[in-house]
Amino acid sequence: MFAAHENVKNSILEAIIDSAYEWIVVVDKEGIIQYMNRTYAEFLGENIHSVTGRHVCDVIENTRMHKVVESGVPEIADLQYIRGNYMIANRIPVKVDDEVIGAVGTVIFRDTGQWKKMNSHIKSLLHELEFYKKDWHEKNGAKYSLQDLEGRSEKMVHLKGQVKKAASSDLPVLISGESGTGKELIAHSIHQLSERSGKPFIKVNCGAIPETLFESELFGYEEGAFTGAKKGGKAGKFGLADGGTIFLDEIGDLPSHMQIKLLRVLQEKEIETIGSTVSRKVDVRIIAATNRPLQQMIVQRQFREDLYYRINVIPLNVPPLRDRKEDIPGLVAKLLDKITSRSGKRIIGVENDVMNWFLSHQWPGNIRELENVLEAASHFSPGEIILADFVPGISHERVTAVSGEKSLKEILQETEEKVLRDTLRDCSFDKKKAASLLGIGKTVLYEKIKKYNIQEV
Ligand SMILES: Nc1ncnc2c1ncn2[C@@H]1O[C@H](COP(=O)(O)OP(=O)(O)OP(=O)(O)O)[C@@H](O)[C@H]1O
Repeated sequence: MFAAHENVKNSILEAIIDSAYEWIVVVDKEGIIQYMNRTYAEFLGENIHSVTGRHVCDVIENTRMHKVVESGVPEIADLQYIRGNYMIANRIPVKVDDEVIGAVGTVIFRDTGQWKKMNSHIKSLLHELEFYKKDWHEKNGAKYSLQDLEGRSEKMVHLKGQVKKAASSDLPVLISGESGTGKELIAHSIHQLSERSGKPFIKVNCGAIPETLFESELFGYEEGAFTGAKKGGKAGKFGLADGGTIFLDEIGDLPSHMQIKLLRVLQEKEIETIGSTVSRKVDVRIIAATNRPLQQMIVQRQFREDLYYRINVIPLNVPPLRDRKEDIPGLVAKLLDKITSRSGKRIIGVENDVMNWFLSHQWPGNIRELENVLEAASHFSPGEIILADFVPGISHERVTAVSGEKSLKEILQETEEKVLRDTLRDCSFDKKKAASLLGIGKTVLYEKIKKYNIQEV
């Protein structure tokens, strides 16, 4: 019957495929579409006759058909985003004598209603996943990266190079530098650039945890380990950081009995939670920071020498801001960007007087001090440019400079003489007028003219 006729056979096949439950596309080994069924073309908003002969990438968004032809590896049940919807795609290479000559792609869908239900379900699951990913990163991830580290001075360029090198290894890093120089920012950057970036970055402020809580904070405790212990126990920072990085800030403040415990973790690479008798292996990279002179502390027996050598495998020194003043203009721009994006107030720069003061100031609090000064000044400055009058440090330093050099009596006399000279000059030496403007009697004015030896010019 009609099975004998090739044309009829093809037409039947085509009719079946065209109305198939699935959307179908066939490409050759160059990724050129050889066939697409009607329902797929309609969904894509394409004319069935115009899709054949075009590259698959020009017709289907996010397609991987051309990749499958290249790799020869089938991709089954892959989630693909097309025209605002998530589809489930299968891509199967077609081989003849082991040579890939093309690929068949199918996209699964049911009736529109069912599809929409499934699609919105997937969308909400993906949103939920995004939310948890973001939340996890905010709590456990590194907040800063190397791009946040402003500084084009030779010292900073060198330091950034060292940071990159440190990131590519898994060795302990000790970051030294004065307070506010950017040690924490550097620790974040190392983690971000390292193989561990997808894993937690856990910060421990060694100076802020009360001594009695230190062990439970660092190593955690088991349920019922002590009175007041939380139900289910508590994970310690080391446990939380497993697979990632632990940042031990202000390590110089670590109490000596904790220094021994920390040394043990570094040596054995295992922790023992309070109340537990068994140790647990942890894989944690150590980055420590200090603004205290650890070597001096070793001499004074305040810091263990063995611990120092364990953590100081890659030493990084962050120079104070006063030693790299050429970084100040760039830092001002970067910090103003940060401040204005937080506050929403538009500030585009600082006036020359302010920049000159910034360049002459010694910045004992380093970049943190600069950031605080800019934050306060941008809050009080009425315009888009920060003026000297609104930079608290400037006026304070001016007064200190004046009062440091002269006595109050001298300052008052100088001011009085200046006011007298200016007023007399403005009144063209009309003494009666000047006395009345100054609110003093003529006799007093004469006395003062004599005292200061003011001559008519
Ligand atoms: N090079 C830099 N570029 C941009 N911002 C910086 C830079 N260095 C530091 N900062 C900013 O200055 C502030 C202080 O930096 P950070 O907390 O990293 O300093 P720190 O050395 O760890 O200080 P502390 O010793 O007091 O803990 C932060 O807001 C940080 O973002």
